Amino acid sequence: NNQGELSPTLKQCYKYLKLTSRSFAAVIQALDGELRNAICIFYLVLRALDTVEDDMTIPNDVKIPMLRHFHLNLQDTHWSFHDSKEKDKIVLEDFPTITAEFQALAPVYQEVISDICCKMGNGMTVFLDRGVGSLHEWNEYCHYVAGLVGIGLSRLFSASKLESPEVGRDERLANNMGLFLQKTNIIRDYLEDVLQGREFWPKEVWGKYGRKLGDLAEPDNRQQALHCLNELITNALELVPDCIAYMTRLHNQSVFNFCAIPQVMAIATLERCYNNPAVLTGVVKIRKGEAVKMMMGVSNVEKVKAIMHYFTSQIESRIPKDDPNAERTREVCSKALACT
Ligand SMILES: O=C(O)CO[C@@H](C(=O)O)[C@@H](OCCCCCc1ccc2ccccc2c1)C(=O)NCCCCCc1ccc2ccccc2c1
Ligand SMILES: [Mg+2]
Ligand SMILES: [Mg+2]
Repeated sequence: NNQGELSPTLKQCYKYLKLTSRSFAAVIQALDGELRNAICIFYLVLRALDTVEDDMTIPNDVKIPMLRHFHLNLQDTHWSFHDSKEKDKIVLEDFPTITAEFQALAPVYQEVISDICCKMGNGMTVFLDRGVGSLHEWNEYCHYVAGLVGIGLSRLFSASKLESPEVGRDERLANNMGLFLQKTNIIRDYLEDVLQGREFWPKEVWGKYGRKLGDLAEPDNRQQALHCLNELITNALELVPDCIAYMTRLHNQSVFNFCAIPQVMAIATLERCYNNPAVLTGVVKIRKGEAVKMMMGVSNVEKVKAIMHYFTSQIESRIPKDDPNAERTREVCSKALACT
């Protein structure tokens, strides 16, 4: 598509997309037909909502109503917010540009985006001032911030007719596509989040390895911290069969690439993080060159299975003998390998 045909506001939206997302901008811009603009706007609306959630300088008495009513801003072409300190604050300051293009979408796409925005905003308020407790709560939080994205995306795919109605109906698989990505992000971002006073690692797990989540960053607790990290990675790997089942149903090449590339980046990230002390002391990112090589090789589900197989067996091959979850991790790896 040449940018020449786009309206000034739509052009501006793609600028914001590229500005606020390294990992999704390219795969969204490559989407076919009506999905490209619909998913670009879907991304920007939810990134604006997430920017409110992430901004710890907004007091809760302001933040809670803002999150709960955020979806109503889509009906108000003048609403904007100028008091954010976050890196992506531009999408809040120029929200009218996003709203203008939201209202230009076909009604069926507007309904999906507005519904998911409402549910995500309300869900975010549940966890605002407390860390994540049980594994059930970990799944609940990730459902609100990422599972709902997968559910909304699947409805958009089916509504565009580029994918079957089944894709939009099966909420469990769509939800787990999002959980796999969000759990990987939470596992990887341990130190960054802990330094900002945000606790996304579930206490039901880390509570077995330390008194406080921040204790796991201490060199003395290194062994315990690695066992905790490995247990969370094992929990995320349980989602691999559902993610493969979801991608097996896709028929449109641009939709497949859009779904497959974040998934292979996530499994590669989990493998880099497994039993890796760097997660507790810094940030573990996969090198750009590695990422590009992987992106080139995910044109069909057999190639995605091969990449999932490779990284899962890499993890299985280095499960520490003394890891308390060694047996469980071996089970989860072989279940994932059976689907790849
Ligand atoms: O602030 C940051 O930079 C990171 O924020 C994280 C956080 O605050 O936890 C966190 O914010 C979550 C709340 C806002 C969700 C924003 C989003 C992300 C990707 C999209 C892709 C397409 C369309 C809409 C999308 C919306 C975040 O960005 N996590 C990245 C993982 C979330 C992935 C969402 C997702 C779910 C299912 C998918 C299925 C297929 C393809 C892409 C998918 C993408
Ligand atoms: Mg965020
Ligand atoms: Mg957030």
